[in-house]
Amino acid sequence: MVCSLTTRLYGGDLIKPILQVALDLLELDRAIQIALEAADGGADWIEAGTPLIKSEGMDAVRELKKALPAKKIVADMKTVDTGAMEVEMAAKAGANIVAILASSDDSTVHDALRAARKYGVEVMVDLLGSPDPVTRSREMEALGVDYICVHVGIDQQMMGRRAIDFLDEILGHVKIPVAVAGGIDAPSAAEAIAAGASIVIVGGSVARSPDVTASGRKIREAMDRAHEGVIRRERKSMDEEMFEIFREVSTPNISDAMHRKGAMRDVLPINPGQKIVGRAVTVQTFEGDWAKSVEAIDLAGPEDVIVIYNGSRYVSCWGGLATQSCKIKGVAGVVIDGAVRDLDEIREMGYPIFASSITPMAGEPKGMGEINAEITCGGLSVRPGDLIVGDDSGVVVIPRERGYEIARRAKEVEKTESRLREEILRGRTLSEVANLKRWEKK
Ligand SMILES: O=C(CO)[C@H](O)[C@H](O)COP(=O)(O)O
Repeated sequence: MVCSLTTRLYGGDLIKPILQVALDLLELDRAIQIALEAADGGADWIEAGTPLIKSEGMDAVRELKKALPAKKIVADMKTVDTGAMEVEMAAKAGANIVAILASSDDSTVHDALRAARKYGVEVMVDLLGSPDPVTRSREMEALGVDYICVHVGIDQQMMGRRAIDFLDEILGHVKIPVAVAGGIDAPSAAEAIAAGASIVIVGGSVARSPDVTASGRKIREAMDRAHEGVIRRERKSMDEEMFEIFREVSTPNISDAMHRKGAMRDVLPINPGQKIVGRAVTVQTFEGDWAKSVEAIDLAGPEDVIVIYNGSRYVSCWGGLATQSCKIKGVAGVVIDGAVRDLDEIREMGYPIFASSITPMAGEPKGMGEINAEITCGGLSVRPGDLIVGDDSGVVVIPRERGYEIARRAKEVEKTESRLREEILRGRTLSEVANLKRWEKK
């Protein structure tokens, strides 16, 4: 679909679309630095994100206002009760706009608006989690709120939801300016403006980028060029997206995303420098028997990883000929809780194998065990179809029903690390950047 339109009428003025950068961090000093860089990149409004407010209180708003007095400061309070009290405290700290939740009771919205009028601030209502966003946005407009925010929260994004998908629905129903938030990057910012949004709220794509100014500028430019016409991108399937992300992120990113779990014990790359991503074809076999391991090659394809429990560190269930056969079939890789042999051949083939030991001695093809039943490998339970990712740090197993979610969360871990790495390169130590002492469990 080709759309055009970059400007919206509100308050009687023709305005340029607004870029709001959300600071969803825990540390105020880092947030201020990122806000300054975002302002250089073209951010019009700066948002004290909810995590920042929870971590630093109203000082987050105070200090952002002090650092950037000419910018509008948005306090993302996500208020659901005591509307007046929360609007008053944010306004007195220097906020120009206070964000409350549309799912709050009307009494909360009314009182938030009374306080907003008294203290000269505006109210943005966030549709996050609203069961009927169209009706609620109409009701909010009737109550007199200043902005509606179409928002898919960070956890919802991890399940595949996108704000852009229900933006159109809301735009047709309200006349007040509509903001859009939730995983927005440069292409989706342009799509949102072309569809008719007035405000684009961007968090991670800017605030967790190593070059905040350049990322902000890229989004700003995409928004400003949206009137030239925007082709709405076809969405990839969730499986495609998931595989693409797993190929980009590392196994430590994935394990962090799984709350620091999911890694196999004592199963390591025997041919370092190779990465595997695929769905498990599981093999249960027994010490001295390699028949089922090899038979599994006939069932596996390019998006599969053969995962074998053999259990013996002293008799191989895999070697050079099996590897050759796998390679020709295009199977993504092999993971063995057990031993492997013919390392020289495997290295020459450049084929990814992860195993727990190496020995020249092979067993016999006896045919015990089974293929595609649940197994234990590297101390973890692996079911057919679970996602397997291996790299030089080891092998992780992602339960099949959480594959997409964990891929998205691992990508967020990677983004956060890329910003932290940048701050370390600028001269701070890791414990300073992570503020370790402050966050030790008390
Ligand atoms: O309010 C928020 C989460 O509740 C975020 O600030 C908002 O979703 C924007 O961040 P991102 O672009 O990373 O999704």
